[in-house]
Amino acid sequence: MKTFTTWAGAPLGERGAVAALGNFDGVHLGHRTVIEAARTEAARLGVPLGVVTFEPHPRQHFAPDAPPFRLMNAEARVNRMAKLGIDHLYELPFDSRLAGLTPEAFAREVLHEGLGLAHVVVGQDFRFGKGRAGDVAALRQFGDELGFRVTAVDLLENAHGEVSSTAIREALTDGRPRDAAAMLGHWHRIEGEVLHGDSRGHALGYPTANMSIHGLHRPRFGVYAVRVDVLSGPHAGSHDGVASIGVRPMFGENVPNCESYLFDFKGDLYGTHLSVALVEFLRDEAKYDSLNALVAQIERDCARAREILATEPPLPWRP
Ligand SMILES: Cc1cc2nc3c(=O)[nH]c(=O)nc-3n(C[C@H](O)[C@H](O)[C@H](O)COP(=O)(O)O)c2cc1C
Ligand SMILES: Nc1ncnc2c1ncn2[C@@H]1O[C@H](COP(=O)(O)OP(=O)(O)O)[C@@H](O)[C@H]1O
Repeated sequence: MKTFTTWAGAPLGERGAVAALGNFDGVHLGHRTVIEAARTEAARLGVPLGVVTFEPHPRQHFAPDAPPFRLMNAEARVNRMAKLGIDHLYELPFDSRLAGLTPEAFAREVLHEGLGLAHVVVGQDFRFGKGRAGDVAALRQFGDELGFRVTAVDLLENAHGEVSSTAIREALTDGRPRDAAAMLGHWHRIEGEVLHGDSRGHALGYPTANMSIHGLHRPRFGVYAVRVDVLSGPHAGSHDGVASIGVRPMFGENVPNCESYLFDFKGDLYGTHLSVALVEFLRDEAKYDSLNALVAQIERDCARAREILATEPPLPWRP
């Protein structure tokens, strides 16, 4: 996969791709139908398969102080796109210049002159350009004028309605990771580097690999049964475990994070990359009367998580 971080003039040999267009936060099943439609078209034409996306997410640009909402960070999205076999990832900087382009200017300067796309695939509800003024009909019209084709894919629905990043966020806020997974087509994952914490875990008998959730949508705070993939280093592999996501009320006000205890594992994980898949919500985080009471509760959490994970079939996607 080749990543482009500017839309100013893709080189001649790299023009002519078919690209799916959108933010693709979470890369859920609806996003996948858009990407698969682009794949079919790219194969038919024998040209590269592209994805055009934005970094930061446009909502972060317009409302930088709004609560964190992203289902995945930029790095996790890049990794997912590589897994999906995307040839060209256009990760366009969403700044005031891009935000200020009219729909016509976006189609002409970015899609046509800049990236030289042959064909663009979007979802039916796609909006673009300054003030979100452009819709699918406008995109088709510009495509006709400029010489690129447009496919608009119907929005994917499940039993509860449209599959959307918003519905996935709601499921996670409620502590329903299985509902989120049904829309994602894979477990919701928190990905990142293992950071140093306060070294309490070892003392409690439950060392935890700590990860930041800064900038990410906050799932319901509490304890989860998890599948953890260690992505780098000598311990690379898959482990069952429990994770505590939240502010650790036992230990006073803390910056929220994600701490995972891996079953039947001993070793140093600092600096390695983890992907923590949320399988089932077990309980809210709480303040106990004593550390002994917390440890007893953690023991029960582990027993329940082991039971749940023992019968859990893997979902299709692994990192
Ligand atoms: C399964 C599990 C459940 C936990 N539940 C709570 C909890 O209910 N309340 C809380 O304050 N901390 C909870 N913790 C977090 C521990 O307090 C945390 O692991 C400990 O503070 C270690 O911190 P450190 O990694 O920074 O050393 C839990 C941890 C685990 C592994
Ligand atoms: N079973 C395990 N699960 C998670 N981390 C483990 C495990 N065994 C050893 N570790 C290591 O211990 C570290 C966590 O220890 P802990 O005492 O909680 O300290 P801190 O919170 O300061 O990192 C992890 O980052 C990892 O390197």
